[in-house]
Amino acid sequence: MVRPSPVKYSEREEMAANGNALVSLAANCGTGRNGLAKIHTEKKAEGICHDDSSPPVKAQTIDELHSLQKKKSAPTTPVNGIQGPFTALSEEERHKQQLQSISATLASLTRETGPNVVKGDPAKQSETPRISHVSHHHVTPTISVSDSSLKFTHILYNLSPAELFEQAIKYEKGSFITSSGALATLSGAKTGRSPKDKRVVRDQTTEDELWWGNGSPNIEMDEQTFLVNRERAVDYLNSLDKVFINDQFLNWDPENRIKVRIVSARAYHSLFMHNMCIRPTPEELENFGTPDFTIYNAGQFPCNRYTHYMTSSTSIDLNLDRREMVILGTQYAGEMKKGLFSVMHYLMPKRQLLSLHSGCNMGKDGDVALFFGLSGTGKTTLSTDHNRYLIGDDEHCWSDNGVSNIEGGCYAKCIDLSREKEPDIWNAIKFGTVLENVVFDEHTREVDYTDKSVTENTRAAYPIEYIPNAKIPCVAPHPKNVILLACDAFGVLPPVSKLSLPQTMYHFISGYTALVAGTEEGIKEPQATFSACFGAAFIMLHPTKYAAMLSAKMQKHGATGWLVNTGWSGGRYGSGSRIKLAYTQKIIDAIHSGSLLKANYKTTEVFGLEIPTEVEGVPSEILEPMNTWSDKKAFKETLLKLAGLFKKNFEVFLNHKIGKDNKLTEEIVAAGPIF
Ligand SMILES: Nc1ncnc2c1ncn2[C@@H]1O[C@H](COP(=O)(O)OP(=O)(O)O)[C@@H](O)[C@H]1O
Ligand SMILES: C=C(OP(=O)(O)O)C(=O)O
Ligand SMILES: [Ca+2]
Ligand SMILES: [Mn+2]
Repeated sequence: MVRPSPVKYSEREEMAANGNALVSLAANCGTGRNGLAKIHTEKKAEGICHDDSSPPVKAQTIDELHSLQKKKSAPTTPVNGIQGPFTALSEEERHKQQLQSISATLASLTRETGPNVVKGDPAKQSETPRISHVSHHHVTPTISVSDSSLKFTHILYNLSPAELFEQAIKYEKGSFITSSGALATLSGAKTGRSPKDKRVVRDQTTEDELWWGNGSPNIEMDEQTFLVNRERAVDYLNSLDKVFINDQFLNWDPENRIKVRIVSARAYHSLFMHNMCIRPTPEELENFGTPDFTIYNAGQFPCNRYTHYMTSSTSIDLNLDRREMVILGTQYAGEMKKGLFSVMHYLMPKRQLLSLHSGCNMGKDGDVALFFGLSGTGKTTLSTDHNRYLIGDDEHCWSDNGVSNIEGGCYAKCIDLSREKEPDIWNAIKFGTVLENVVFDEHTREVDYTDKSVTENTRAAYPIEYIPNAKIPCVAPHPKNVILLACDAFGVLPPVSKLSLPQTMYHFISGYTALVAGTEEGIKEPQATFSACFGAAFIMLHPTKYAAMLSAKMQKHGATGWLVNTGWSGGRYGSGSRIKLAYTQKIIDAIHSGSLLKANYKTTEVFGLEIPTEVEGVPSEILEPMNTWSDKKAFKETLLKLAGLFKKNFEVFLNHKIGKDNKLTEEIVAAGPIF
């Protein structure tokens, strides 16, 4: 009698798992007592039964099978063997150092210890070594004095977009995949920045260096209060099951690159910053070391209103000396992006680099344009131009070597977005992109971009390479054109004017626009705003410092200034309408090509702006706003009203010198409206 060879327990399991283990009738193998042929499994040469319809699964258990689904990713390029401070270390040692650095980042300042940190998702078994809390001093505390030091904090370190998508969908209410594959999310009660809750530590250094007082965005706080809020944020973050850590870069100029670490509680925030900052290669991440700046985003948790200086439950706190930022009481992700921009507005001018709230693109022949403007005036829309290379949509530096983007992504407004008018932005809204506060069909998950139910300030954050003609690395030569965008709700500024250098400086310092609803809390309809350097909310030094640098650079590199009104035409907000995007794009095309420089010009009354009589593709009658107003008297009154607002706004700058040149200062003051 031929017996089936003994099958080991695990092999039986494997066969059961396969569900189709082959059994054969052994016709010639003797019979059982009832005469039926005995069933036995086929014999393999090695004596192991097998299923020859498919090779066996290389797992011993179901858990093991599932573990096979995922493999460890290998570095894309070999880690260099000789150079670098970390190369002598084993992988394990490097891991330990990384965890120590993160533990130090999350250290409580009062208990003087960092938390016990462990890498990986708490929902899974921890894959990597744990590290006990790191003491700030070189003595390790002998007894744990608080419950927090008994607990491990799980660190989700530089997760990929796919992992962050899963984290968001699994654990964050209000996260969904849209029909185009983007992650739709809600930013909570705040759907715009909170400039009144942004504070900067005033200490001996910043006292002298920063711009304080009337008009300044830097609302002061003291070091002690900062530490109270920092402790609150750190304690909150450490109390969670897991926190996200992003280690990334700012600035594509390699000589002036800044290392940033973002600690956050939401996958949404981690993915947003993954998209917006420059993404390190695996090797750059290996050698990341100590960050230059750290954000503690505890946005779900409020600040304590009994804390000195606090006027609401939201607080965004910047400490330049500690190189740290704390966010409490707002989940609007733009606070992180623009908070870091403020830091760059401090660090870069210290190195003689001009930081700019501008978009930037470059033509096929290397002609570079900057687009300055406040929120919603068209930086992102107009710099994303299918016929030109995109350098960046919002934040740049201008150094002696040219222009570099600070960021690694774009943050586009989505309200009324259409595939026809803005195809590149439309197509960028796909897997990997974060879509904030949009409304979609509950079944099809098609986004309705016209829906303002959550907010008017709906946004998409995507990596810059999602725009097909982005130039990587995001650096460009010196600009040829400096375009100042103003969305004029009064409808009296011309669609385009050519500016002299003093006029460029006058309008740059004034920073006029009609703030479009939504980006700042509480703004429900457009209203006239003056924001120095087209970004007063983010500048740290006095506006004249940036203006002097811009004027010197424009002069040195022969750049031409332009004022483009992307706002109202044919009447003010309410009676006229916003100038067609297609017309603005034709105007911008004519600036880039150089044809507008050669046009015929006439000078307007009051503002003394040089306006072209013709622009290809644009109806000539709209080039002079008065033509488009049926009520000429109302036009004149509105023009004078706006001129008065400009004049009043500029008064605070009259006693300030711009650069070392007295003559320039006088010329700039004289370049404003005359009436
Ligand atoms: N003539 C125009 N020029 C520029 N943008 C326009 C125009 N008309 C409408 N828009 C819309 O205005 C918004 C400009 O926003 P965006 O480019 O994101 O501004 P910024 O980047 O300066 O904050 C977009 O939603 C765009 O579609
Ligand atoms: C995100 C912002 O920038 P912008 O509207 O200029 O793109 C903002 O101002 O909050
Ligand atoms: Ca902006
Ligand atoms: Mn923008």
